[in-house]
Amino acid sequence: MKAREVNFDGLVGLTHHYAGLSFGNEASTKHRHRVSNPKLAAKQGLLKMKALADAGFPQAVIPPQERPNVQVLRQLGFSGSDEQVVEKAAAHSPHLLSAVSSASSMWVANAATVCPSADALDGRVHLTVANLNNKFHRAIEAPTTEAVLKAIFRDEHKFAVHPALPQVAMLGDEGAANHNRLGGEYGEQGIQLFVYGREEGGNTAPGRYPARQTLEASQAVARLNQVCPRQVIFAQQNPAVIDQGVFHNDVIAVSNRQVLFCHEQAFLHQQALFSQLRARVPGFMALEVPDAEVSVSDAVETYLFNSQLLSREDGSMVLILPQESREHPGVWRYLTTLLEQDNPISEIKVFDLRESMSNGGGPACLRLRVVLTDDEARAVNPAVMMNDVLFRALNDWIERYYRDRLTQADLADPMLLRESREALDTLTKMLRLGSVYPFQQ
Ligand SMILES: NCCC[C@H](NC(=O)CCC(=O)O)C(=O)O
Repeated sequence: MKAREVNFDGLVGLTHHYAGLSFGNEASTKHRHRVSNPKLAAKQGLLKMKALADAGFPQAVIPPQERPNVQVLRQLGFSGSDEQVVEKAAAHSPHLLSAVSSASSMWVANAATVCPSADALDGRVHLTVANLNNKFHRAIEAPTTEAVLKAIFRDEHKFAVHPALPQVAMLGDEGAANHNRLGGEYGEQGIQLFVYGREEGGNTAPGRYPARQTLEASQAVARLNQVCPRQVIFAQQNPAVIDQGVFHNDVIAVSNRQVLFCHEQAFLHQQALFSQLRARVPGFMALEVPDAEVSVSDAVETYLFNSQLLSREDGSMVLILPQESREHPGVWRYLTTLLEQDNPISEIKVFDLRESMSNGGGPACLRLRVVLTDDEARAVNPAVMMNDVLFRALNDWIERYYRDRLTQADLADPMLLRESREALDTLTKMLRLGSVYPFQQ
């Protein structure tokens, strides 16, 4: 059946700030306590969505979450009015308040793992919410992610949204950032490549930085998503690159249809994996970047592989890159030759996503890919689809509610809590989501 890939991008939230919360993500550590600009961050993301929608790529938006997360602070024993809860948390631990205020839900590649209906045993589109167990500030995203996805993918005959796996390290799951789907047309059966960082009890794991995804989690997600077992491959990420800052597979690899674009050190036993893919994906093409041309550290710094690879109707592909890749002479030289070589990539588009990049989130982190048939696309909540009207409405909404400067100290401001809730209440009406946030219950 004919299907298209729809990119759902996360909208940056009002509390976007730099807290150094993600050990193993070098950008997060490096920019800790830098002053952020939430308004600029949200606009940078929105401009990417609009540009891709204008270029003919179906595009939708996923709203941010309620932050600070007062509900979680109450779970940790802070009490009183909502304002007092925030005030007490700020006095007790600014770091804790940062964690419950993180706008990290913007990186929706970590929201869920998606299985298109063509691959699912029951013929529905499946989405399993990621538990993001490795980081406290991210693990608290799961319940609202589930509510939001259910408000977008409502029709249970066509969509199944599964809650996150149990919150334990053995089942650490980071969603689509560790998942690739390879194949021919989007609507045909594809091969799903689940990439994990460690196996419980296994002896091949990184030593310096955490491996966030486990094999056990990937296997459970494949089961929940009802991926036809013949179409699944589990592969381990190279632990040596996790130790160099590749905290998700999408920092070192990106795939689209028959193409896998990755660094030569991305996977453990990489050549064996390629042989499997060659045998199972018709026309499989690996665009493997040698370390001599782009080092792992350059890849981490420029997010060359945290790109989006999008198909045009004629089969050619566009590579969507962050500004940092253009500014790096070696990486840009490599990209220039990539364009000249015999492969489907015929164009490069560059976006300024600096606010998100400074926390380790590039173009690919900001989007969740959902392959949908026309029929399924019609069943998606239409209010989240990007077009001129929604773009203008969101732009005005950001202009009205967002601050252009935020530090950790500002998170204690009770006005920020009020501004955020008022803004999100307006947004849920705009996107016709109903009541998805705890403060709306
Ligand atoms: N896919 C990109 C995810 C980036 C995200 N960064 C953060 O959460 C940084 C937040 C901070 O440090 O303020 C992470 O590491 O999970």
